[in-house]
Amino acid sequence: MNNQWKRFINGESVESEVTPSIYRSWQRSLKHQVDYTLVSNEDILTTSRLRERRDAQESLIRAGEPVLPYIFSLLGNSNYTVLLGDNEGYIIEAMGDAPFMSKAQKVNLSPGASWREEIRGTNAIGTALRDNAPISVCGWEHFVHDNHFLACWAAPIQDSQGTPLGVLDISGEASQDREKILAIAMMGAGMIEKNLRLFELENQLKFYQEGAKLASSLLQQGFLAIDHNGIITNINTLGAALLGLKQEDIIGRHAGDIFSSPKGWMLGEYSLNLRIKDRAGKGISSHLKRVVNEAGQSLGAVGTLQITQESLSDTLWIGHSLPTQRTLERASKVAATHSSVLIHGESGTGKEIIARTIHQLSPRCEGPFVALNCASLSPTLIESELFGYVEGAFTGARRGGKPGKFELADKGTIFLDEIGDMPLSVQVALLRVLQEKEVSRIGDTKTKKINVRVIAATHKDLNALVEKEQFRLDLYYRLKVVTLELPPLRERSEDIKDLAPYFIRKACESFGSPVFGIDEDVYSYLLAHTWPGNVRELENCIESMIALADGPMLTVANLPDEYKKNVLKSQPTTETLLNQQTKQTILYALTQTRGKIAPAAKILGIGRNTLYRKIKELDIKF
Ligand SMILES: Nc1ncnc2c1ncn2[C@@H]1O[C@H](COP(=O)(O)OP(=O)(O)OP(=O)(O)O)[C@@H](O)[C@H]1O
Repeated sequence: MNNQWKRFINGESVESEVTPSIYRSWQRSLKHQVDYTLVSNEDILTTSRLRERRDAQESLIRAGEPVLPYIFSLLGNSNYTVLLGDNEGYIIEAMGDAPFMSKAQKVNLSPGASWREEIRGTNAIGTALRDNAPISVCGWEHFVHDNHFLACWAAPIQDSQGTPLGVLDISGEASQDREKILAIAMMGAGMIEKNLRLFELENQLKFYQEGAKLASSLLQQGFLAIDHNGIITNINTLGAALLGLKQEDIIGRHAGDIFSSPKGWMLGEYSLNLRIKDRAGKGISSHLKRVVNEAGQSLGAVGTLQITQESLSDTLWIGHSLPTQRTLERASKVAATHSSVLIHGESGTGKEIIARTIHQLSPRCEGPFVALNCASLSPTLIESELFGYVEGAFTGARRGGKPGKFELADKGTIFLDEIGDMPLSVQVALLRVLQEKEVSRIGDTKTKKINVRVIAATHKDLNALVEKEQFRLDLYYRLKVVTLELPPLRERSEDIKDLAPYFIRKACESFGSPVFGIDEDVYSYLLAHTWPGNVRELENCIESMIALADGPMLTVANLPDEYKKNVLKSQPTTETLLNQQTKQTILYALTQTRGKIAPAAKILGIGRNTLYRKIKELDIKF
């Protein structure tokens, strides 16, 4: 019944019979002299003007893009059109049922037309915008008679301050379920509002990120940001320079791929001091602070990178060869556990260094690292060193007694070097301490609980010692929960190019002399040597070269004769030189691909089978 509308037009009072918002809108429509008999053709944009308007409302359209089809699908996809209007009531987007849309077009309910209340009288789009509130305008509630076939529901789309940015309208044939459809329109408007806020946040984030980038580039320190997956999201130029890499080669990579430290540290606790080394052994430390959200979940970490002053005296592992990388990877995995570790390797391969590395990378890193060489001491001395004694325990015992290494290593790590040389009597006592997790000093009746991780090392074959009953089987099993094999230097000669410059720096630092350079020719001798004394021998060799040096460079002339003689005696044939070169190249490719054959073959430009054959022929271990 459109009686109320007719009576209103005829000047009768119908206020109590019509929804207040509709009545107020009718009155405004009269005031604006809207012609209720005619569909107005006013304020309809040309195609190019509509394009301009849509361009200006790009984010509103983008925010509505997924919402309009969703709302349309909720309506059962028929006899409706879903419209998006801007803040001046211009329809800028429409989707709907084709027959209904062509009917709607006849009254200009289509893109390009403005449905401001001042022009088209009471209607859902214009009145929702005017009142900044959701509204349904059905049938005769429209001010213009020709619009009476329509039923429309609209809700304003507001910014966070409540200012209308646009309007979402659903129009269909009159006589529909009014409340339900108004709720759908309101939900659609809400979804668009959420999308708009998201865009705003994205823009803000971009703005902050650019600001952070600029600020970090101005910092006098290296700056590093890592997300919760361990991916490096930002590093400033200084930070990249400290690592000897370009920013673009770092950002986007996993931190574990860039730093020689183990991957584990990235995934767990971020607030730690990280020590890493570059190829020349320069120490770089990083303090990373974890960033968490309100729920306490980790978002990542940010921190600084700087060269550490104490770098050389506090050295971790030097060397980048593939066997070394393998060893370090295993060491870092072991570090995260509390298991006992047994390190096996020839003398001078760096067993103590790797033990220290495990300690430093472990959760016990803040605790002490206490080392004891079991080979150099008599049985009684080892016992008193390990377990300590009380005053008067034996003749010559110190006044006040002395704590043993186990006590000193509490909450940390004890490193028992040359464990194969430990006398059987001490082995029994050691086993007891490991089982009971408590020590008593010699001459004492009291015991003390201790929390110590044991890392033992030997160059001997403990299995053979067990067979000869020189080593206790039960102790052997207790120690070798995890074993780590340190390859001799001749099997990782690539490390020489990392170690030699490091030892030069170390020696020059202790001599207080300027740092020497090293002639490339020297390496062909160093690489050909078999290094029975391993890294320790290399260090000694470098020290004697420095002592003999007479210029700023270490040259072949400074090499001790034994190294020259050895090399000269077994002057490599062209074939061995070629093989060595090939071996190095293959090892290099395998290092790049972390031991993966197919990609390494690709780098080398050879087939996979050829690479397998070469690895076998040249006895390449990786
Ligand atoms: N990868 C390395 N990086 C830096 N220095 C190393 C490395 N490996 C060994 N060294 C140095 O070589 C020397 C020997 O190392 P270490 O004492 O750890 O060897 P080891 O295997 O325990 O020897 P031994 O069995 O004779 O006790 C030390 O001066 C150590 O600093």
